[in-house]
Amino acid sequence: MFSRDDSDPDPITAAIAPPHDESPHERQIRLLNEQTAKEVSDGIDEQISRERQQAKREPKPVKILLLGQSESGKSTTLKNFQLMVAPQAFRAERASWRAIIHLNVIRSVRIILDALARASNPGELPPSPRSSYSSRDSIRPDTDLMTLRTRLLPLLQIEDVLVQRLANHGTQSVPDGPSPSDTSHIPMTARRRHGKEVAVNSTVAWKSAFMRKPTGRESFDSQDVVDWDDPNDPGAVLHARREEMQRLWGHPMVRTILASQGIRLHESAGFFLDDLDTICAPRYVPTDDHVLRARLKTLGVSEHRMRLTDPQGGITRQFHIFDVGGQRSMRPKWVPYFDDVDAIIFLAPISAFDQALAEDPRINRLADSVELWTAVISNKLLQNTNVILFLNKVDIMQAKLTSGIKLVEYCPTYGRRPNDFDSASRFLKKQFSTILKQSSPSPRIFYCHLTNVIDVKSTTYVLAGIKDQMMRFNLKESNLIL
Ligand SMILES: Nc1nc2c(ncn2[C@@H]2O[C@H](COP(=O)(O)OP(=O)(O)OP(=O)(O)O)[C@@H](O)[C@H]2O)c(=O)[nH]1
Ligand SMILES: [Mg+2]
Repeated sequence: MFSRDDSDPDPITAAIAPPHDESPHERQIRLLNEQTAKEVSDGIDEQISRERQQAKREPKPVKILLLGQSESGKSTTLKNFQLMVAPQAFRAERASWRAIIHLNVIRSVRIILDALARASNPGELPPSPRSSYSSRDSIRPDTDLMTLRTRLLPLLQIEDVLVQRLANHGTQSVPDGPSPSDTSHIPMTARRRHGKEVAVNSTVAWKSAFMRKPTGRESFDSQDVVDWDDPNDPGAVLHARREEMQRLWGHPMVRTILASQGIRLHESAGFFLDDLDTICAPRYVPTDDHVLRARLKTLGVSEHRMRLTDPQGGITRQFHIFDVGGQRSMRPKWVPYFDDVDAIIFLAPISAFDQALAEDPRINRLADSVELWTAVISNKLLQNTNVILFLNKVDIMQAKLTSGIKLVEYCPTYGRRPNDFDSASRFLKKQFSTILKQSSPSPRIFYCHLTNVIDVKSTTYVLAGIKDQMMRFNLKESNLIL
């Protein structure tokens, strides 16, 4: 056993003690160094203490939930927030969105090729649920069109390559149609015929699948975001097939066949066939507008954190924005996020008044939005939460009404009102507002915007207004947003 005399210094004290033979000059230098070190250390302590105090003073993050049915525009609204807050980070992700746009283009081509196959062999597949199409009305594609079809079929292989690449990074192919069951046992061509839409699992960093590896020469030049040396990049194939795709889309018989099967590609999510010149050009990089129009379905719930500053730059607050998957099977996943939420942006795509849900063709999409709105508004967990309604896709709504599609045919209570946008939007606004008055557990203010969230300018204006008000007020106490 060791024993230690108490008069001996302990090993640490001994280690830091000045040397016995220290000269007066060395002592002066040592004391000066100790003094400097102490000042640095005190400075750090003060900084930590200041930051702790500031963290205590800073209000808790503002929590916003984006809700609405599938394809209502939730992820697009999130993209607008990201573009508003951090445009450079948003633009750095264009390479990933370029791949999604390629997928969107090929998906549109596939829809046309499938429609041609149905038209050439009317008995083969059941009619589209959204049309009154029957084999008796079918228009048979001519030889020229069927040759074009054959020449474009290999394009569909790119879809599989892209989907596979995304699948390795957390995306899934989910069927568009009513049967959500596993389709992996169905042969590939049949799976294509059944239709599938690529969906992103929100918890996974799928964007890294297409991000360029850092080169050390980072810049914000639009060309720098894409890995042009990637041998699997589908840009070259799309470029080579551009004219054939244009001929297909421009073919009058294609329009007639699509119309006869109730398919309105123009209005569908991720429609880019009018932009083939740009998208299939060599070294194409998407614009902000293209990124907003790109369609990638969301699975699950994803949280996005951003720091927002008021217009004067005085106040900064942390915002946590939650984007959810909107299809029916996803909705039970929303509930855990209802706790302690400051505001909900609820998106109802009013242009969908004449459409059925992809996941259940028996249900009208506008009726589904109304039902969902009623459920959100009457939910007790959300009774203190401010709800802001976006009656979205007004651009498509306007085009539909102008083209002669009658709201009253899908919504008999619309009655004899004029079939124009002003009248229709006023009517729908009133419907949603009445539900709010009748179903809300406690009185609420009705905040409603007519939106087209692929239009950056008008959407930024609306979102900036929401942001500014939320920064200024403690929403829970003041109950003020706009
Ligand atoms: N024309 C037009 N297109 C829109 C509008 N809002 C969204 N879109 C497009 O509609 C598609 C669907 O939008 P998303 O934001 O992906 O829909 P979502 O609500 O996130 O859908 P899920 O993820 O399936 O729940 C995308 O291609 C968007 O670009 C709009 O106001 N007008
Ligand atoms: Mg989404």
